[in-house]
Amino acid sequence: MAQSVLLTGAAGRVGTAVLSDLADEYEWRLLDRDPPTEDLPGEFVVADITDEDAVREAMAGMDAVIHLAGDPRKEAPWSSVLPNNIDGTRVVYEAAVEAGVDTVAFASSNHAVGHYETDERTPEMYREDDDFRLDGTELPRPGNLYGVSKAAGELLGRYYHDEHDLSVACVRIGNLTKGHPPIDYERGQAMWLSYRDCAHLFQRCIEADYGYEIVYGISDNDRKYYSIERAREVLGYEPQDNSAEWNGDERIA
Ligand SMILES: NC(=O)C1=CN([C@@H]2O[C@H](COP(=O)(O)OP(=O)(O)OC[C@H]3O[C@@H](n4cnc5c(N)ncnc54)[C@H](O)[C@@H]3O)[C@@H](O)[C@H]2O)C=CC1
Ligand SMILES: O=C1O[C@H](COP(=O)(O)O)[C@@H](O)[C@H](O)[C@H]1O
Repeated sequence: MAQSVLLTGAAGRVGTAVLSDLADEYEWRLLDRDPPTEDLPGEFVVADITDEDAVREAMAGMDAVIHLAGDPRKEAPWSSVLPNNIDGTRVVYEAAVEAGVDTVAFASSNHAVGHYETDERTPEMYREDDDFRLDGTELPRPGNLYGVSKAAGELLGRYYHDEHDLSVACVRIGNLTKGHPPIDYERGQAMWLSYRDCAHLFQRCIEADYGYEIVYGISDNDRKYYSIERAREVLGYEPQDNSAEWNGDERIA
């Protein structure tokens, strides 16, 4: 069971979702290249994940890592995703292995599989009565260079698992939106991830026993084209939210 956790990208949106429910659950070491603008739990390390020495130092004594730091923009250029998302992720895995960390949960993205959303399948696949599902066993089909960088992060995890026995969970996060699902956006509603389901899923990633996994990070939405069965079975993910329970910003169920 994890006690001390390194959270990279802690100052961002996903980091905020994770800490909003799990602040008191672990001994946190938070890392971000931007200093925090509010009071956060644990120790805060201001560092860039491409700085091998700084990441090695931050990793010392940790049981688990939730690795979120990176450029999250779907239009991010290669000049940014190469250092921040690919090389930075390699540095994190490498330091985790060196420090004897058990588990790394990696923030991958729906954009690693964006090109499954073909003209023939859309918009029907975003709707409740469509049974098309991606389940994490399919090959990546990135929709942009950002998606390529996330697929590369998954592949690096595969290598560090096979070569060094690191447990790695790659979470293909859908659309994290605070409070309510995205409004007037069918695709976003199909892959909505609520803040509390996000925190719970990452907690399951650092608590469950597994080798290497790719799972989808969405709430239990009636509309969905990502299966959450693997996350349920292997990680014990039990999401509480469903975008169908909302009409705009009003909860209706
Ligand atoms: N928000 C979402 O719906 C989704 C997010 N993701 C992934 O989740 C992760 C977090 O995303 P968000 O919180 O939304 O983004 P964000 O931009 O709010 O947070 C990312 C954090 O990482 C930090 N960071 C970026 N590059 C860094 C580096 N080289 N060294 C140290 N810190 C660095 C930034 O300062 C920022 O605080 C990203 O890897 C993103 O690709 C994936 C799918 C959906
Ligand atoms: O990977 C990410 O995906 C989400 C959702 O994608 P979108 O195409 O619906 O915008 C995006 O909001 C987030 O910034 C990105 O990191």
